[in-house]
Amino acid sequence: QLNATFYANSCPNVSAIVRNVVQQSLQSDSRIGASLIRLHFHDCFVNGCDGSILLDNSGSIQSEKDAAPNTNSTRGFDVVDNIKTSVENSCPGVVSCADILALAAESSVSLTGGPSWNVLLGRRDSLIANQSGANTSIPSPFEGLANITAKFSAVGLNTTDLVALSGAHTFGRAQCRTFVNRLFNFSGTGSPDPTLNSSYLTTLQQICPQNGSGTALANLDLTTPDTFDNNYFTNLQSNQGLLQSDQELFSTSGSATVSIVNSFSSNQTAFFQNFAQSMINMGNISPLTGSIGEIRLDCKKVNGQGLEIISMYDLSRNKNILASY
Ligand code: HEM
Ligand SMILES: [Ca+2]
Ligand SMILES: [Ca+2]
Repeated sequence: QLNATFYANSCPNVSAIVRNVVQQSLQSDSRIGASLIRLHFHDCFVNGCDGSILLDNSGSIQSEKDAAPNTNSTRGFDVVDNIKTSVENSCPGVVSCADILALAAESSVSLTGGPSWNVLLGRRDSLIANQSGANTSIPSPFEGLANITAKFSAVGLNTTDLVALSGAHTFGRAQCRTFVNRLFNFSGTGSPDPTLNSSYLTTLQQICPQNGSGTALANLDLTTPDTFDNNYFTNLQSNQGLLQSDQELFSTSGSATVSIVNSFSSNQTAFFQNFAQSMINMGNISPLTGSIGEIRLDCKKVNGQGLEIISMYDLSRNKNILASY
């Protein structure tokens, strides 16, 4: 239902406009590409790719930004707003925020060394957010391969998609609180996770001391932290995956994920091809199309919220008042 030429007449340069803003942002923040693709992932897993993650609290909307996987973690919302402003300047009222996230994800990958692909477009923006859905549907790094596989399957993504898309951890950062459970007392054993390379363990223990704040950052890919390549998979083969959920893809014996990790590690082209296809698959999760939803003017709020000022008669005070809604 989505298609690559959706804006061919209404906004022919939209891809280049998005790409330019992402490129500018990367110059001052080498992490921003990683942050932007993660927003698309966290959007698509909750009510589909409908821009729901971008809505702020207001009225009946309980923002997904306050859900556990997102709070004090997701970033890049300001850059999404900059992209939206730039797109609105050329094509007012035409391009959805959900499509902007999909385009920004592709730019983020292709500008940092990864593959490019034709982004399918035509998504519309939600009128609601689903905070509780964000708490339950987005995978946690602690929950184990079987549960994570089930969460991917719940949105129509298979094991190859899981391994390929996990390869997005080839760039970006994670806070100590998301992996410190592996460093000192793993699962109550009193010892670190045995699937952690010992010198990598020492490095991570220095970044994340016991009883530290938990917000210090480590690179998800220790070898090429800002480059989109297949080193993530090579790292897993040497027990240098950062998150428990990363390392389990390779260290769960008998799992179908192991041979996929091995093939992506030995063949970057195969990884790139599968990654692009899996991004298209993820981008196809339950989009709003046709006349459902809307094209938001401001990605942070539903149209008509806090924008209009009306005059109305206040019965109790016997006069006209101005009200905004
Ligand atoms: C397979 C299940 C996944 C789990 C359990 C997971 C978990 C996490 C966690 C815990 C972080 C660190 C957050 C923080 O410390 O604030 C993170 C970061 C990140 N994730 Fe995932 N993730 C998964 C899949 C994905 C997918 C499918 C993508 C994209 C296609 C993705 C892209 C990223 C990126 C790029 C970052 C770094 C963001 C930044 O630096 O701002 N992840 N992920
Ligand atoms: Ca969504
Ligand atoms: Ca890398």
